[in-house]
Amino acid sequence: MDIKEGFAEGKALDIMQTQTTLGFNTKVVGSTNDYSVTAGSDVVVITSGIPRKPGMTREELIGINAGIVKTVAENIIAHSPDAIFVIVSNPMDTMTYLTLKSTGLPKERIIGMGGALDSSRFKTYLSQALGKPQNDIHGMVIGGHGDTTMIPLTRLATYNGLPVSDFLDAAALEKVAADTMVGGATLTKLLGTSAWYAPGASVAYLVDSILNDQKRIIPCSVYLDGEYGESDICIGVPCIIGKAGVEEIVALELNEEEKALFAKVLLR
Ligand SMILES: NC(=O)c1ccc[n+]([C@@H]2O[C@H](COP(=O)([O-])OP(=O)(O)OC[C@H]3O[C@@H](n4cnc5c(N)ncnc54)[C@H](O)[C@@H]3O)[C@@H](O)[C@H]2O)c1
Repeated sequence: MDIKEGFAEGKALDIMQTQTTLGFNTKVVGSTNDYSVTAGSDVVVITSGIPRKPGMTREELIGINAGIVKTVAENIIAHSPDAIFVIVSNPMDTMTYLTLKSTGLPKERIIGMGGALDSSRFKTYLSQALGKPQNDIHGMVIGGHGDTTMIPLTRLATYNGLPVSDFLDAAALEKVAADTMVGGATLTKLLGTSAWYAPGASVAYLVDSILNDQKRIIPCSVYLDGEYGESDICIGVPCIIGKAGVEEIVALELNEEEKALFAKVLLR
């Protein structure tokens, strides 16, 4: 679905033409502004809006994207009242909160995608610093989806079950965390616009966990109602994601430093 004439139809046709090479059998359709085509959706991913240009923060997009996301969410809900919403448009945490408030949906059905991507960037930088395969590394990023608000949890990151701090000194871990936090800005500078392969893969990972009830733990921006000592805000925390959407918010035992970082993020 796009507002630009023919664009979504073209994307759908392009994706359809990957079927024999990628080996799937699915009908893919696109539509310009006709929301009736989306009727009865189980999961809706909102990516509408403008991306940032080099040097911009995600927060600078709020003026334009707030109106777009609100309009899109209201049109979608009118045709798919039972859908689970995945919000991608930036500033993602704020857009997630806005969607929750403008649709009035239960909090379990509104999920902001940012932590999945930030965590995979974190694992890429850890893998480079360790010189070890990414798939042997686990780690997550909580907090906000912003250059200064992400909290890469280096203390809890592991390489094949062992703390990464057994292999990397504090300076190396600090550099990994700093690179992760500006991971999106680094790509925007290189590409001239927002990245798309890793964001697309992270969305697919999240949607797969919902549709196939995988119950994966994925850091997502969700509405807090007392969890982590906070209320009435959407922010990144680890969640169990399954067919009901956010099935559980996982309560991590944060240390004092991490708790202070989390509290600071909420003040920004
Ligand atoms: N949360 C994340 O991790 C993450 C990652 C990457 C990008 N993003 C964000 O996702 C958004 C999209 O990024 P992109 O690179 O795909 O941008 P893009 O410009 O390629 O695509 C956005 C599309 O939205 C469409 N659009 C604009 N107004 C619309 C409306 N009212 N109704 C329907 N469609 C409308 C545009 O025509 C455009 O095709 C940006 O805000 C970007 O910052 C978030």
